[in-house]
Amino acid sequence: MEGVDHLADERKKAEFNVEAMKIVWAGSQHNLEVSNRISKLVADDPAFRKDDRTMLPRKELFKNTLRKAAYAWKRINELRLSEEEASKLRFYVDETAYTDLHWGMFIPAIKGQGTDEQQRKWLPLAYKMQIIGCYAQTELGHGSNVQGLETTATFDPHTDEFVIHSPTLTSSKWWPGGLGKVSTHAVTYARLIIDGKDHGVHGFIVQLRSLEDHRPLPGITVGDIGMKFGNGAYNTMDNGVLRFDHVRIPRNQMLMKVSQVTREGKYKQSDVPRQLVYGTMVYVRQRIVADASCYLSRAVCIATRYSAVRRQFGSQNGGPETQVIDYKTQQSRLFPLLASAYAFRFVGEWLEWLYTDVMQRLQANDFSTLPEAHACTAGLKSLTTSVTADGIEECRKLCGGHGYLCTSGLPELFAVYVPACTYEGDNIVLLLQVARFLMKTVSQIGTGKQPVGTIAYMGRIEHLMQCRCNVQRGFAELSADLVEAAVAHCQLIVVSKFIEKLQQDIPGEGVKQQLEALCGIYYLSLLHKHQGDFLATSYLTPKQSALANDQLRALYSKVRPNAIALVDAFNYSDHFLSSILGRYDGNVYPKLYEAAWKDPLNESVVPDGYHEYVRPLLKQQLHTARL
Ligand SMILES: CCCCCCCC/C=C\CCCCCCCC(=O)SCCNC(=O)CCNC(=O)[C@H](O)C(C)(C)COP(=O)(O)OP(=O)(O)OC[C@H]1O[C@@H](n2cnc3c(N)ncnc32)[C@H](O)[C@@H]1OP(=O)(O)O
Ligand SMILES: Cc1cc2nc3c(=O)[nH]c(=O)nc-3n(C[C@H](O)[C@H](O)[C@H](O)COP(=O)(O)OP(=O)(O)OC[C@H]3O[C@@H](n4cnc5c(N)ncnc54)[C@H](O)[C@@H]3O)c2cc1C
Repeated sequence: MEGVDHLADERKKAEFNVEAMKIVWAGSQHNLEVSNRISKLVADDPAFRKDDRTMLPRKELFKNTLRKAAYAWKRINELRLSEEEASKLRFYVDETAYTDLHWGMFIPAIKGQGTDEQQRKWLPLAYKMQIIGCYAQTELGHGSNVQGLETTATFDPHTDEFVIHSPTLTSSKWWPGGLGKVSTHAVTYARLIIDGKDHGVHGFIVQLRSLEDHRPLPGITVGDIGMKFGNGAYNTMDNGVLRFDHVRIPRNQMLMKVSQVTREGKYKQSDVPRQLVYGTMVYVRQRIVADASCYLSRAVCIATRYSAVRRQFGSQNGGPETQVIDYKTQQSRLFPLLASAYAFRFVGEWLEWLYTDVMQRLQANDFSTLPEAHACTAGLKSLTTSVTADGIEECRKLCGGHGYLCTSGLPELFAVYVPACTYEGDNIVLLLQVARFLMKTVSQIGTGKQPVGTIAYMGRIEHLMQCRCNVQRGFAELSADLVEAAVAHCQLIVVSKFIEKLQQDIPGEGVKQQLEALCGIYYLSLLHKHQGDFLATSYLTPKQSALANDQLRALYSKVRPNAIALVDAFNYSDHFLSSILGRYDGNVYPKLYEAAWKDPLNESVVPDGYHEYVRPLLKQQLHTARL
């Protein structure tokens, strides 16, 4: 019934202060306040309706996204929202759009790789959205291998310009979000050629479309690359294709913080690591980790609430059937994902600190922690997106048949999320970067260089160095094993950051105890999953392994009465979750039934096509039957 909380009994079981846990999840009282205010602003505004997305044809869907982005911008300015509030508003609008790349990559690229003068020129235009930018790096032929990019930027000393050109089909820019139909400018990555010498990949600001009539400028061929996975989902984004035919730009549109080209055509590489040209990717990878905890927690919230509502089997003498959340199999699939959502939240907080720390050090030309920052952002982006993508799919399965309905919110959540395993760096390619970092650390042990930070533990494998094995030779051969070692290294970071979080002062009755239980579930479920490795290396005895499994089951029982309260702490509105299975009030069946009749297919009792295609069959079968 309307207005009844079907999960009230579950909420009464909570053994901790949910309001306090909301602050832990939000990160601070301030963050919680802003989240509540902006989430309500979006949820209460019919302009941000999103329950129709999976039913719109692409052109309508896309135009609707443009409308929402423009309306959001209007509201941001009307209400004079801060950058923090504006970012929250885009988050709660929950629709991938060109604005993600304008705010999330184009502006950070200029801030990270542009000189002060270039920032003064371009950032005000971008902040006022008087230009709209994208990040055009990936090409049809190369995405992972950035050093393999083919687009060229050839310096012309006669005119003090770069000539941007797409020499081959495979050099066509391909995938950049916002490029297909909207962006007026791009930060474009191309090979810098001066006097026939190739200086490698650098970033350039290139205008793509007229600011008067939005038509592509001379020499520019640009369009959308077509439909992507799933209905609605990422098709609200215009991922584009772009070709340059000898497009000329002024020399001062090469991003020159990391390296410069003088008027005379002299190339100057500041004494900074060339990899700073990759800085925007590092920035986005650390944001994607926090974003993973948001997506995973949404799926877990839906699956947990529905698991408490759903009853199947187990009725005694006509009494109620068993809540599926009480089955140990359901708990063993669901609670590690609940624990992972919290774990990723906390490692995301730490990674943001690490990134900020590295950026401050760079200001002082201290590059000492750059390798660790690269390894951590690459590895944690890979780990958290893989677990989250698989976790959303597991949450769909945890909801049985109804999880497959669009009104569950899970199919679209999965379709929108899964490219995160690929964009901003294919997850295996990134893990290989971590593996390279680990092997380099191993090769330096014994030279007196003690590992610090997240690899400090490797200082204890001194014995390995007696073999003086040649790490380079075996890398390719053992890369699959090294990727597993990289995952284990990242898991160690996640677990250690969860434990460090628990060592902080965490207010609220029962809150720390719940987090301790979730932390236990996180590492014990990992131990369980990989117990073969621990047993094979004698890090665990069979008895210890059995004890760990017993403790894991005990923790499931400890979390069970708190499960609903633990997902309530994510503080997601029904609008944001956009899921009948995940409704706060648990009023699932009536709402599922109500929603079915709203499907356009039910606008007519007899479907279009009956008379042309079904009736003749029936007639024919009747005729055959008479024979
Ligand atoms: C945007 C919104 C943000 C919000 C997020 C939350 C919301 C999200 C929701 C909705 C928006 C959706 C947003 C979608 C966005 C998608 C956008 C894109 O996809 S943009 C394209 C991404 N492309 C890649 O990531 C290519 C991956 N490839 C690479 O990064 C490189 O090619 C790499 C690292 C694989 C190889 O680079 P090498 O060939 O230059 O380097 P090597 O030879 O392997 O290594 C040389 C040395 O450089 C170091 N190195 C490499 N990369 C480094 C780095 N980044 N920083 C520091 N050092 C690095 C290495 O550790 C190595 O060090 P030693 O020599 O061993 O000491
Ligand atoms: C939704 C979406 C949005 C995107 N947005 C943008 C954007 O805004 N801007 C932009 O520039 N790009 C964007 N991209 C492109 C994205 O960054 C690339 O697709 C990504 O970096 C992967 O590169 P790739 O496609 O070349 O994959 P590939 O590298 O071709 O991967 C194919 C397979 O090869 C394997 N592989 C590759 N190299 C190695 C190796 N050395 N060792 C072992 N295995 C290897 C991979 O693991 C994978 O299994 C987007 C992509 C998607 C899907």
